[in-house]
Amino acid sequence: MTAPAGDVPRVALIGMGRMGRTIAALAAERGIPVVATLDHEHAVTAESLAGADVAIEFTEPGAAVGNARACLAAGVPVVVGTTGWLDALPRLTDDVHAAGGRLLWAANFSVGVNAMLAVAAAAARVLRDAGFDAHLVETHHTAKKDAPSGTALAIARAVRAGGGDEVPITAVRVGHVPGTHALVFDAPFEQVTLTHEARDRRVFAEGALVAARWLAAGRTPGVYTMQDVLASGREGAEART
Ligand SMILES: NC(=O)C1=CN([C@@H]2O[C@H](COP(=O)(O)OP(=O)(O)OC[C@H]3O[C@@H](n4cnc5c(N)ncnc54)[C@H](OP(=O)(O)O)[C@@H]3O)[C@@H](O)[C@H]2O)C=CC1
Ligand SMILES: O=C(O)C1=N[C@H](C(=O)O)C[C@H](O)C1
Repeated sequence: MTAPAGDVPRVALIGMGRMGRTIAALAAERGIPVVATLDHEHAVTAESLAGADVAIEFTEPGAAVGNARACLAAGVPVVVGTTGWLDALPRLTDDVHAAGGRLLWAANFSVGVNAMLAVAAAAARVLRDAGFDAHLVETHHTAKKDAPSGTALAIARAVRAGGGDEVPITAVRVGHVPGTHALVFDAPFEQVTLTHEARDRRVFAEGALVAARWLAAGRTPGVYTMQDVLASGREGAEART
């Protein structure tokens, strides 16, 4: 993934679990300054955010919205990668507008999953009328707290947007799997499967850093998703050709 143009932002990390640590390591490799690493011990305040241009939040469903609000109050744009809190998005969107702040959220920061959302909607459009039955299987490591995954819910929404019915989701928790999503369309004599497999969680970390740089680069106040980041990359590429 290509990083957007603009200054390299100073980043604050909120949540130093698997994702926080992976982002910290990747940022060090890429020369991106991490000015704060906040865990349970540190409240999110203007002071603890330490002059960051943007915060990246990967914690847990019960903490994400409060942390995002604290970033808004501190005037720091925030990228939220935590899943499992989307019921609160309408209220958080109101808060973003009231604060004149910037928030970007995504259930999955990989380019492949974001492309799969469009493919899933198109496949549902074509296969629904041909009588195919859809099912989704998501597989993750045993330490994952939410089920179904945020990505599975996003794929199910994409299928519905393509005119498909509600998609049943099976969540499998086993070993150390970083994240695999298989969308199955089944008919009496054949089956179509769309699978995305993350081989390493660095793919999510890289996407989150690209999103953070994009959000820090002086966007209009509002709520954004990874689709906005990828669309502006495509527009940029088209403008250059
Ligand atoms: N959008 C995407 O592309 C991806 C999203 N995710 C999502 O990101 C989230 C985190 O995943 P992961 O890093 O694997 O989870 P981990 O459990 O490894 O890490 C979460 C960390 O957040 C800490 N934490 C919890 N509450 C707070 C708080 N209020 N303030 C500061 N820190 C806090 C936890 O501390 P403690 O352990 O002490 O409670 C823990 O260190 C999950 O919701 C997951 O689904 C994951 C990968 C990719
Ligand atoms: O918790 C994880 O690990 C992951 N969570 C995200 C989700 O819930 O969709 C993204 C990825 O699949 C890894």
